[in-house]
Amino acid sequence: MLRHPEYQYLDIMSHLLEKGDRRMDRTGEGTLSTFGAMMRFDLSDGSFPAFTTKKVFWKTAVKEMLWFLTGQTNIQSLLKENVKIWTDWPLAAYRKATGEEISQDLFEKRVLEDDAFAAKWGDLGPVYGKQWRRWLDRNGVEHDQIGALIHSLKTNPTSRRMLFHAWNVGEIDQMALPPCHMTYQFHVSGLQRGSGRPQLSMLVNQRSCDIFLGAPFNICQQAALLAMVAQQVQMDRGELIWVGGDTHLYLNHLDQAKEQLARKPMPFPKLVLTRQPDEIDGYRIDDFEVVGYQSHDRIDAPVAV
Ligand SMILES: Nc1nc(=O)c2c([nH]1)NC[C@@H]1CN(c3ccc(C(=O)N[C@@H](CCC(=O)O)C(=O)O)cc3)CN21
Ligand SMILES: O=c1ccn([C@H]2C[C@H](O)[C@@H](COP(=O)(O)O)O2)c(=O)[nH]1
Repeated sequence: MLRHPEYQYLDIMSHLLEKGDRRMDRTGEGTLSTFGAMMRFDLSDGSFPAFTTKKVFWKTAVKEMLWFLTGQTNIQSLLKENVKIWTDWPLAAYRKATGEEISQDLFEKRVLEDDAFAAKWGDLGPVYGKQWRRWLDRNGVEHDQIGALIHSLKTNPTSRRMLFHAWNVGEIDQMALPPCHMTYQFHVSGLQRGSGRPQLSMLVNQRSCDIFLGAPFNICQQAALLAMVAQQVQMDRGELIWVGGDTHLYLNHLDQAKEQLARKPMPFPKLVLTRQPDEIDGYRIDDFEVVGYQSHDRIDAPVAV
């Protein structure tokens, strides 16, 4: 019997617990860290790698991906979708600038209800969405990297230059957080097979990975992206390959990680796209049907800001 692919994730987690380099980090929490990790998921049978050893809020993760794809960078549109995972950063900036000890709930309410407040305090700067859809070059020209990628997949699918990148060096200091998942590179196989559709694979390079909170989100949103792009260019889903740079377990997640490692994975669910929008940024969360997702209970953990 083949080992369940989720063990690639659990193995990284147990490696961190046993052999991770204990160190201080930017957030002050401290981590156990390793450098260079890989996971590969074969998605050709429709599998959706929402991990099963804890409940993953895959809709939240996919909504974040849809937000990236539309090029938005303000948390107001995320909050409208009830996604609160990015609030901590603008909230910390607001508290620091004003000295006001506003609660998260109240801050979110103001961002939602007051567009001027949202414009001033809810924007994360030129993060993922901006770089993916409107990378500004030195001549003031904006580049739609996602549009270019789809064009290349349709017209020149053997290209080795099919990628988009978020690490825009000149704008990093304006971002709430520099990009963690940086490059997305695409590869098409089976073009000369004669019958059947070609297979699209995607390799993600993530420079920094919070293994307990970040990775489960990142993996399922990346699988969703691969499915969307494949649908747009009429290809089958191939492999999702994930490569991590500094891959770490925060020291305040150790008990949670041990609890998760004691659990046995269940079969992955399947992802069905119920509609084919005309454009890559036309997807809505209701277009994602995840069939047969079974998991162990959720495990709560604090996010390091
Ligand atoms: N330290 C850190 N880890 C991250 O994973 C991370 C950042 N910072 N900063 C930017 C984004 C925000 N991300 C986050 C933030 C919070 C959760 C989180 O709290 N997840 C919980 C609850 C999710 C929910 O209720 O919808 C979880 O159990 O997965 C996940 C990803 C991923 N990224
Ligand atoms: O999609 C994401 C976004 C962020 N993370 C994690 C990785 C790190 O723990 C922090 C970012 O801190 P840096 O000091 O900028 O590396 O957020 C993630 O895992 N996935």
